[in-house]
Amino acid sequence: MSDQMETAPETGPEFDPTASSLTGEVDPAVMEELLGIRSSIDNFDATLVYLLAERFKATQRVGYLKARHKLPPSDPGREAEQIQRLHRLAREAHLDPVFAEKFLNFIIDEVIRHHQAISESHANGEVAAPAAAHQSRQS
Ligand SMILES: C=C(O[C@@H]1C=C(C(=O)O)C=C[C@H]1O)C(=O)O
Repeated sequence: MSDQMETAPETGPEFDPTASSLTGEVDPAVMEELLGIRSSIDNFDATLVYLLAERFKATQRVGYLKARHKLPPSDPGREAEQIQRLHRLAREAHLDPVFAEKFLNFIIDEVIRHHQAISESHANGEVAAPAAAHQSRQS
């Protein structure tokens, strides 16, 4: 993932929100109720994708900043604090804190991989840090 590349949205087969292996197997009224709930799930999934994309844009900027200043890709002290906060938030939201921790760690591991790659490319003189968003808009 790179915030240097602005790619056009993928054009693929149209999403069919009614696709199901249950079609024809279930009472039509039950199917209708199921599809109604699934339409909310589809909205949540779309939101998650956009949220994750924005989070990765921010972490990529951190990666370039760290590479420029020769800082390590990971920051265990920060992560410990994030996990502790996430546990509290998850409990408040009635979300399983163990799941919340696994999910955050999964994302952070990917971020750290990106930071390592940015750091290596930077050390080899391969990449210039992208300009900050407000700078690139002015050019
Ligand atoms: C984004 C950073 O780099 C790493 C990734 C983190 C994250 O995805 O939240 C947190 C700490 C670091 O291990 C950071 O240092 O802020």
